[in-house]
Amino acid sequence: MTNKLYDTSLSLLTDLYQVTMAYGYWKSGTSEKEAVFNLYFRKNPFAGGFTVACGLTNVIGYIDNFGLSKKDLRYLETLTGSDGQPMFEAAFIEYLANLKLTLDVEAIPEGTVVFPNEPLVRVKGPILQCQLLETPLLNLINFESLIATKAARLRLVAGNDTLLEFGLRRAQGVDGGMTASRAAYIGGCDATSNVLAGKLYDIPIRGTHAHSWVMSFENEQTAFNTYADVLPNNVTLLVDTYDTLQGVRHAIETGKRLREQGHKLSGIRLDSGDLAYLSIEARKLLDEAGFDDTSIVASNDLDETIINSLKQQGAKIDVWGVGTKLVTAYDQPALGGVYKLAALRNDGGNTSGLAWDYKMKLSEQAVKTSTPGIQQVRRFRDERGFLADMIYDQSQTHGADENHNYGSIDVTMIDPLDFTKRRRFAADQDYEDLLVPVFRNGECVYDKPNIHDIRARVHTQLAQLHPGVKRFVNPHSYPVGLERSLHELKTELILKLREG
Ligand SMILES: Nc1ncnc2c1ncn2[C@@H]1O[C@H](COP(=O)(O)OP(=O)(O)OP(=O)(O)O)[C@@H](O)[C@H]1O
Ligand SMILES: O=P(O)(O)OC[C@H]1O[C@H](OP(=O)(O)OP(=O)(O)O)[C@H](O)[C@@H]1O
Ligand SMILES: O=C(O)c1cccnc1
Repeated sequence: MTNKLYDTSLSLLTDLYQVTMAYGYWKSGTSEKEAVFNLYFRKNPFAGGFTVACGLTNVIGYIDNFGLSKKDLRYLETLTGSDGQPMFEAAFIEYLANLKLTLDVEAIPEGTVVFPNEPLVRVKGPILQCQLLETPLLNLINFESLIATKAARLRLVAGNDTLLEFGLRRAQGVDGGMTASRAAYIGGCDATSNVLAGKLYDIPIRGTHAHSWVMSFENEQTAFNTYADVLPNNVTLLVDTYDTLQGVRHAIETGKRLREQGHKLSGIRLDSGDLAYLSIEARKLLDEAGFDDTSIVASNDLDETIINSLKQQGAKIDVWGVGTKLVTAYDQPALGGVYKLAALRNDGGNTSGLAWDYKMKLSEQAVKTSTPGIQQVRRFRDERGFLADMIYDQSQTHGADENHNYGSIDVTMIDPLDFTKRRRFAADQDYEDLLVPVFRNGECVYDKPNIHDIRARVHTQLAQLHPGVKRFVNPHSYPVGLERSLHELKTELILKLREG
């Protein structure tokens, strides 16, 4: 991994069945067969209308650092089957010891808004290698995309207010906390309270103080004055330990002392009670005392719904501190991303004459039926923003040129869940193909953007989305369809598989 948080190889961070399948491919002589897998999710989280792609930087770190250590190999040697015999032959362990990833990987850049069924990552190469990556890739992309999406939703309601991530203490473990801080910043938070995330990821860090500070002094006024004396350039005082409005008055007294010393009272923090009423009253007290540049920070189990409500109530809050409900994605604890085989290289076993043998998983539920093909996503747009996304198969041109420009042919995309819903785009409609090359033959070819540019991308991407797609209640479904010939390929394959 890039952050060196764990001083250990993460190459065994996978499910056992990936290793047993890898063994199976190796043993049956198919390990080098060229495969294509797509990573995608089926439903936007939080009943929302969009998702923010996140986690690619850590995927790159994982792949770049892939390699089983001696200890990993020794551990695999100790595994036994139900008969007590070693699970894997020594020659397979030797094969793993020398395994270098030679994959081609394409991905949608972090910070891009994405939608159900779109491949966020596409992995091509020896099937054994593709298989080993299934679990870590899902682990890395699912959680970060979930948290970045949650943060983006918070940003949508917070508008231009400052948004702080305070979640480390309630996060799901060390990595849950670290990863959430990164993704929350990308999604739209301005800073985190997590100091290690600040150091490792170059995220701004911010903080106030806890109730214990106030409780450890004889009285609140002394606590505030002492804090201001030791940190005069970073004074945000938590005012609700005993009586919130009395606390504001004490903070004002400390603010006056700070002014005399040439400093300022940056803020006060409210952490309980009716945040609308208390912030309005606190604002009045601060303004009357001439502290109209002192900001009001609020925290206490906030989420996008409460922030929205507080804003509607006219709350005078400038800074929102959000912890538990952000970093644990409280109302939806997982994004259901999946990784599915979509094609195998036709090496003569298939008489179709096509380069690839297309693969898909059938399901009684149409949404769970996977899509075959070497998929790319084409996002059509105009000067007002994004119009629709079309998933197409890059392995066949269907009348288009080698860059999949459709020349004079209009492009038709078909809703995969309702074939009668079609959209046509003129051949000269402006577009962007979303998946970009990340690895070629195991070498990273991607110029990784820094975290601040990724965060800025979320902002500009969301600005391109119609407000209806961004609303929280029954959002409008952003159109995502299959290019006509991919739809035909899929239908043909479904019919063949059902007959079979
Ligand atoms: N005006 C408001 N409108 C909507 N929700 C609010 C408002 N004020 C506070 N909340 C939210 O209500 C929830 C609970 O607040 P409540 O006042 O019941 O407990 P509390 O203030 O945490 O109590 P305690 O004093 O024990 O800390 C929190 O999630 C808080 O963000
Ligand atoms: O509420 P969250 O969104 O998770 O934000 C983090 C919370 O952590 C701190 O509380 P603390 O751990 O002192 O406990 P408390 O909830 O009793 O205030 C802080 O005062 C916030 O309330
Ligand atoms: O700095 C703060 O105010 C803070 C940090 C972590 C959790 N709650 C609040």
